[in-house]
Amino acid sequence: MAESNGNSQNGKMATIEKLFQPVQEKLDDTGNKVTVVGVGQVGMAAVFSMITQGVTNNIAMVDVMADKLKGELMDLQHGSAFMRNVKIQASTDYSISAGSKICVVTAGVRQREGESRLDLVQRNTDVLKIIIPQLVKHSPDTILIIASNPVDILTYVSWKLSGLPKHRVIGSGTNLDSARFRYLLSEKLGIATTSCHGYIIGEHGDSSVPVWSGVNIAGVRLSDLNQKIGSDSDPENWKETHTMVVKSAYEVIKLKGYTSWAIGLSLSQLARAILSNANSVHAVSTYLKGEHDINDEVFLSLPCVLGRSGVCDVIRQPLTQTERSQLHQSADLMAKVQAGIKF
Ligand SMILES: NC(=O)C1=CN([C@@H]2O[C@H](COP(=O)(O)OP(=O)(O)OC[C@H]3O[C@@H](n4cnc5c(N)ncnc54)[C@H](O)[C@@H]3O)[C@@H](O)[C@H]2O)C=CC1
Ligand SMILES: CC(=O)C(=O)O
Repeated sequence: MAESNGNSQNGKMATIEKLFQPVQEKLDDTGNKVTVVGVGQVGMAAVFSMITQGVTNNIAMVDVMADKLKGELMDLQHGSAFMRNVKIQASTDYSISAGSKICVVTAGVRQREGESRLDLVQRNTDVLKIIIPQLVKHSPDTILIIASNPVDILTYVSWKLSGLPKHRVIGSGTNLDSARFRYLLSEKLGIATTSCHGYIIGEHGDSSVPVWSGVNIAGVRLSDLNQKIGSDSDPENWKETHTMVVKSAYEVIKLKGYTSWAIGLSLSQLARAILSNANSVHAVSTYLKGEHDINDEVFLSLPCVLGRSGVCDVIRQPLTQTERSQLHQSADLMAKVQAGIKF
């Protein structure tokens, strides 16, 4: 399949030979190659965010649908003049992903209206059984970022299938839920989303945990101003904000059939953190055994420091008893679902 590369020469045409005086071979490696598997709604939103935000200028796209791949490739190529010298490749063959610093997995089925993320587990496990070994074969040093749902379980599955160390297998997790939470806080408080600080941890999904004890504006903790914040007895009903986060995906899916832009931007932020060795903190799905006294081998989101080697640290967030027990409930649920999958 065709590729777009501002630097490529395609043959020994006389004009080209007259134009260039060769000095040395051009290098192919940009040092920031990202492969995205799955060029559906999520995959393309991620690709578009990454190349337009300058996160990478070297993208490979893989899918099973050759025509869709070619169409997306051509459409992006036609935008080359508006981008920053981006190399884009697409193929159904995984050799195209060779040398990727990051592989983002967005392939598989999505929820239909009325389905939960957990309903997808076996179907998408079967998809990952095909994809993960191929990615690791061609990029043994890669970092995997999993987005396919149910993302926490599939991150665990990918860790098992890949044989990679746990710090190099990351789920997009509650980076998205935390962004939704911060947006809803910003609407309620009338200030910018970027000035509202707070984390959703645990499952990316129905059992996610809002860390009300840490929500703050400029270091002022809302729990110091309203000790019942987030609880059933809170007269201001802040709990509703978290309920809206949990319902967000269901609502958007009902309205437009899928979610894409916010997860695409979230994946782009995570890729930037890794490629730029930012040591920035993001709520991502990571290996949790031992954290907050969780005994099961599960992947769930906690705030993590992300850098060039993947997850460098997990932040030891002080949790209230309620937050802790909700996190444990998420972990129990993950362990139970994991025990039922075949891979
Ligand atoms: N983690 C998160 O926050 C979010 C996760 N998702 C999940 O992302 C996944 C993708 O969603 P959409 O892009 O909306 O779906 P989509 O149906 O638009 O795209 C899925 C793509 O995967 C491809 N695919 C299927 N099997 C494959 C295989 N074996 N190898 C390579 N490609 C394969 C399909 O051909 C298709 O292009 C779903 O599981 C969805 O639930 C969606 C939104 C947010
Ligand atoms: C579909 C999904 O997981 C989300 O938008 O949160």
